[in-house]
Amino acid sequence: MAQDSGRLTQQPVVAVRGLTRRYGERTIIDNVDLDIGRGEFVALLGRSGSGKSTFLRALAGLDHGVPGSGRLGIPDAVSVVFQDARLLPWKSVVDNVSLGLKGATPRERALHALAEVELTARARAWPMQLSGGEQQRAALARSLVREPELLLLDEPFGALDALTRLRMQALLLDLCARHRPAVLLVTHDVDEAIHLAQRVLVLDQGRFTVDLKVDLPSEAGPRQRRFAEVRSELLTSLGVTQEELRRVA
Ligand SMILES: Nc1ncnc2c1ncn2[C@@H]1O[C@H](COP(=O)(O)OP(=O)(O)OP(=O)(O)O)[C@@H](O)[C@H]1O
Repeated sequence: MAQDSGRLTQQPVVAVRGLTRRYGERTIIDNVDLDIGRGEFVALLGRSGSGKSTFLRALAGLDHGVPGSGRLGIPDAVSVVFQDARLLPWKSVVDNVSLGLKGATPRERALHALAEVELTARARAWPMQLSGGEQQRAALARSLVREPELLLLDEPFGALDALTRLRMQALLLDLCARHRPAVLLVTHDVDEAIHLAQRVLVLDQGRFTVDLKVDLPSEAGPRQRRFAEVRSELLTSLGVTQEELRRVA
């Protein structure tokens, strides 16, 4: 496994040690370690059923009753965004975002977060009046207004059309540059992982079989070459054959 030992110079935000999770006889997550630093954006790839969501749910503390062991060093402020926005249909968008907020001026803070995701005009609408992309913007606003130290994203753009997905990816990068949470993004999309993350993990048979620093150069030519190199390495590690790669890549 490729490791970058100099990556973390300060206390990591996430420090997972020996994490194991089982469903019945099957070990889905098998004695896994993971550190994520402040402001670090990590993508998690893996074949369907490899256990990506199981791992994310363990980090989110949403897997009560699932047998397992290990130590989870996780900050108090964690937000999760899923593929579906999970807004409460009987509350307006702004009320969804401000729901449960502690401290002063929750409504103002919710409106500010909605402005950050360019949804000010829809603040008083009902969730069912929003498009899929707008609902995911509201879900992002709801998580960011809590100022999470760790942002967990489980296929957040999986249900969106290609153009909306692209715009949401750009928005997410802007928001992360501004707020600098540690991010773990679960995705099926290799290109999305490379575009968004500084580091990409591949989960296979309960272990991280790849831990790759993306490091895209800014200059166009070298950037394209590095992108193709990383893409090919990741696709190969996900079981795509050289022949398949030649035909579609
Ligand atoms: N509550 C559960 N009880 C029993 N088995 C489960 C449960 N949840 C998930 N599994 C099984 O555990 C394995 C890992 O599931 P998980 O949803 O974590 O995979 P994934 O990598 O996120 O998959 P996908 O990419 O298809 O969403 C799968 O084989 C799944 O069927």
